[in-house]
Amino acid sequence: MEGAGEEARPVLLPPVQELAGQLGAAADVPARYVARAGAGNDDDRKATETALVPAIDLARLCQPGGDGGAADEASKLRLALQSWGLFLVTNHGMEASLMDAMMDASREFFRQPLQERQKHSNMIDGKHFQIEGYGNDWAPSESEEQVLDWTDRLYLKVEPQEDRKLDLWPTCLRDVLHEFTTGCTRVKDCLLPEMAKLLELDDGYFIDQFGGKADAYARFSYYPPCTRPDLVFGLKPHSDGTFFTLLMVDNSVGGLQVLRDGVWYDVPTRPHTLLINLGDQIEIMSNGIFKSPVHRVVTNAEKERLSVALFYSIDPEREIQPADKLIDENHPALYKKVKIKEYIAGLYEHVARGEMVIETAKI
Ligand SMILES: O=C(O)CCC(=O)C(=O)O
Ligand SMILES: [Fe+2]
Repeated sequence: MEGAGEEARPVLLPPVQELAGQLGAAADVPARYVARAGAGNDDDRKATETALVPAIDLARLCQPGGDGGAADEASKLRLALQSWGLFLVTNHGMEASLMDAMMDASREFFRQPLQERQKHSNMIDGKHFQIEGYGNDWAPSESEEQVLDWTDRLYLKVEPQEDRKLDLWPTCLRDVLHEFTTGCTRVKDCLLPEMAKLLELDDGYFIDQFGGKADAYARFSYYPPCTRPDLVFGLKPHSDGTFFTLLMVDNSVGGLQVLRDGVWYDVPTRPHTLLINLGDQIEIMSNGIFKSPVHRVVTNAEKERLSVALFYSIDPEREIQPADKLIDENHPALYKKVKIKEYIAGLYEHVARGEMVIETAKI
């Protein structure tokens, strides 16, 4: 970070999309995008195995009365939450046509000329960074220290609805994003009681923890092809600072990988399923029983890739800690109390430095 009293100066960077377009096949990738060796980043980005993450049938899991296979789905879900921290969701109630429309609309946005995309910029007057909008992630200074990701993104707050900054929402995706968010929030609302039950907490435990001012952000990520996928990251290794993240990934181009026991695995894609990725908030509240997995995105030499993520978080003004019921003399608290707002602020700084913010919450 910058010296005391000096505000971190954001940097206006060209979109990676334009950079990728200018690079010839033989050109060097700019140094700021090349991950340094030695920090666990010096592999060739190739995973040899695919993660066997289970697919959970949401309608079966959440059916009233809990018979007809709900117990089978719940036990699959428990295993997924304790091991990968990832699972696929089928039968989630969202129309395939809505999911396709969301993907098409985000593709349409990134295909627009730069001038159009920049009408939604995350840099106010080219100087001040705001979280929402189109552009790169926060790059706090000109320092060469921070390795940049090979991605551009559009980041929008979708909940609470009254906080939406609709002027930042491109018209091509405005209506469909509203529908898509409604579908994802329904999935979230079905899952929260099921996850609480798996920990033998009250059904409403996580719903109460979320609070009335919980927020959700949508992130549309565009990963241009890169001539040297072995040198860069679409997204550096990180865990999400959320409660959980709902992801819709490109059906045809993989790239998401998850770390387990020191080994990187490819995360499978399946048309019209959602992928749910647990975040640090549920790891803390479950006292580490559920895992917030470290994951990364690798790039592709030929193909662009798109993903749409919905980040669900507890009310930023609240504090979280491991649930009382999960703590006793044999199971001491493994995490400190953290204020969501401060945790998320710390997340941006840690990600910029290539570090994991969850380490700061561990006792
Ligand atoms: O693009 C993806 O598949 C994953 C995105 C992701 O991990 C994130 O935005 O936090
Ligand atoms: Fe992530």
